[in-house]
Amino acid sequence: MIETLVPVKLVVRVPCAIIEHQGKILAGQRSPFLSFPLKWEFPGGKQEENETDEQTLEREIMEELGVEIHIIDKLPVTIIDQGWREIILVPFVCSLKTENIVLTEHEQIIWLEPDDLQSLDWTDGDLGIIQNYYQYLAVKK
Ligand SMILES: Nc1nc2c([nH]c(=O)n2[C@@H]2O[C@H](COP(=O)(O)OP(=O)(O)OP(=O)(O)O)[C@@H](O)[C@H]2O)c(=O)[nH]1
Repeated sequence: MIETLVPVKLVVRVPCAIIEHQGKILAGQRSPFLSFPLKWEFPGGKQEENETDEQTLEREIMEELGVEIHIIDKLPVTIIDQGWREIILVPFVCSLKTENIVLTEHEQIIWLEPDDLQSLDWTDGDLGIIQNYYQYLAVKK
C-alpha cells in the first residue's frame, strides 16, 4: 500500500463590508506592518468560532472603525487561494448606523464614488468583489 500525506489547507472565512454613505464607498488601507502591506481592502476580518458572518462583520467593524452598521445585502463570495491557505471573502453591502469613525488598525480610509474604486491598489480578490458590486448596483437601478 502506498501512503501519501495530504497537506491540510487552512480555510479562513473573512466577512467584509462595502459601506455605502452619501453615495460613496469606504475603502481602508492596510497597515504597513501586516500582511498585504498598504494594500486597500474592505474592512472586516476573520470569523471566530460560533459566529455568524453577520456577527463577525459587526464585531470587526466596531473593532476597526468604532461604528455600528446596518447590513443590507450579501454579495457572492470570492475565494483567494494563497497555496498554504484559502481565504473565503464574504462581502456585505452595509450602511452606517453610527457615524463617528475612529481608526484602530487601518493606515487611512478613503470614501470613493463607486466608479473610482478600481483606481486603488486592492488586495487580491477585491477587484472581483468590486465587479460583483457593480452588477449589484446595475440590477438595483
Ligand atoms: N478585511 C478584508 N480582508 C481581506 C480583504 N481581501 C483580502 O484578501 N483580505 C485578507 O483576508 C484576511 C483578513 O484577515 P484580518 O483582517 O484578520 O487581517 P490580518 O492582517 O490579521 O490577517 P493575516 O495576517 O492572517 O493575513 C487578511 O489576510 C486580508 O489580507 C478585504 O477586502 N477585506
